[in-house]
Amino acid sequence: MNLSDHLADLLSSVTPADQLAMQAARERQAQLTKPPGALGQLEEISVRLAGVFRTPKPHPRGVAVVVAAGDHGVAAEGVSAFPQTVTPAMVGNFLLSTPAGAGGAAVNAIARSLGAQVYVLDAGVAAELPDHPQLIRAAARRGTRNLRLESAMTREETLSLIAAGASVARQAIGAGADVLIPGEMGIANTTPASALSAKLLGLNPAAVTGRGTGVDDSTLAHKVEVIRDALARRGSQLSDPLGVLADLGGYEIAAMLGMMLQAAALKRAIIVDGFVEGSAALIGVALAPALRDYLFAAGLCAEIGHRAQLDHLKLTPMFDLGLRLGEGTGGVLAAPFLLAAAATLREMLTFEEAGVPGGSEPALAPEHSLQG
Ligand SMILES: Cc1cc2ncn([C@H]3O[C@H](COP(=O)(O)O)[C@@H](O)[C@H]3O)c2cc1C
Ligand SMILES: O=C(O)c1cccnc1
Repeated sequence: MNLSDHLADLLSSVTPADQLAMQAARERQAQLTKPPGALGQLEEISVRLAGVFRTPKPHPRGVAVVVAAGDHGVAAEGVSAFPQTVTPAMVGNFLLSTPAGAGGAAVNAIARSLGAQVYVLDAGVAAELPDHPQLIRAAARRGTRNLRLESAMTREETLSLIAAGASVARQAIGAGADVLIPGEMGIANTTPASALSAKLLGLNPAAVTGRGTGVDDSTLAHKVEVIRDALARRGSQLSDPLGVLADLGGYEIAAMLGMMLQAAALKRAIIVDGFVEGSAALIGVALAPALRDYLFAAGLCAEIGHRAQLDHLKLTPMFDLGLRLGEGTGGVLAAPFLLAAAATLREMLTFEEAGVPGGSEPALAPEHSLQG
C-alpha cells in the first residue's frame, strides 16, 4: 500500500465513540453510591472511556508513552534557549541505564513511578544516534528544513512519519497499551507548534507563541517574527491539513499524529500532553473529526497558546501544575486519572447493590404497583 492510501485507510478507521455505551455509562454513574456528580470531572472521563472502549464497564490496563524525537531547521533562527545538540543528547538520556532503571529524563522517572512503558522513536534527529536496542528508527532526513524560508517537510516525508508513528503505536498497543501518550523531544519545536496553532486556529502568532524552553523577551519577539514570515510565505491552504503540517510542522509532530490516528483506529484512549502534542491533535481533528472522541487532555501547560488549542478541541485539562516540559510528562501524570475513572464505573456498587439508602427510586415492578 502506498503512503497516501495508508493514511486514507487510517482516517477512515477513525470512527466516533460508542454513544450507546456512553448512555449506559451515564445511567450507571447516576446509580453509583455517591451523591450525583460528586466525582466531578472523573464522571465525564469515565463516560468518555465507555465510549472509547465500547462498554459501560471499561477496563483500560497498560499505559505507554512514545517519545518521538526530531530536529528543526528553524533552530538556525535562534528561536530556542538551548542548542540543537540537546535533542540527540536527550535521546541518549531517555535510553541511558541509571541506578533506578532505564532512562534519566523526567519522562522516564515519572513513567517508572507509575509503571508506564516508555518507547523512544528517532523521527529525524539531526545527529546520527548510536544504535540502542530500545531505539526505534523512522526513515527520515536529519532534521526538517527551515520553515521560515520554505516548507519544513515534503508531503512524502510527512506521510512517511505519520506511518512511522502509527507503526510504533501498533507495537505499543500490541504489547498491552490501552492508553497511549504521544510525547516529543526536539529543540525549537514550540516554533512549529505555534505556527501550526496560529494557522489552524486563525489567531495572531503573538497570541499563541510562548517561551518554550524559556527564551527572553527579545528572543520571544524574534520567534513571533519568524512565525509571521513562515505564515506569509505562500504556504498550504487550511482545506489541506496535511499540506499545512508539511509546510509548518516537524517530523516528531507528524509521528505523534500517526500515533493518535492509529490508537483511535484501534479504539484506544490517547492522552494529549502539552502544546506540541496539541498542535498534532489540531491537524488530527482537521483530518478526522472523530479523533476528538479518543483524546483526553492532561494538564494545562504554561505555553500561552495551549488554552486556545484545548478550547478548539473542546477538551478540559485535568490539572494545572505549571508544567512546560513536553516529553509526554503531563500525559503520564494524567494516566492514573483515566484508570481511576474507569475503575469507579466498573467496580463501584450501585445504591441498590450495596443496600445504601438514598439512591433514585427504582421503577416499581407491576406486581408491587399500588393500583394492582
Ligand atoms: C534539557 C531539555 C529537556 C527537554 N525535554 C523536553 N524539552 C522541551 O523543550 C523543547 C521545546 O522548547 P523550544 O522550542 O524552546 O526549544 C522540546 O525539546 C521539548 O520537548 C526539553 C528541553 C531541554 C532543554
Ligand atoms: O507544553 C509543551 O508541550 C512544551 C512547553 C515547553 C517546552 N516544550 C514543550
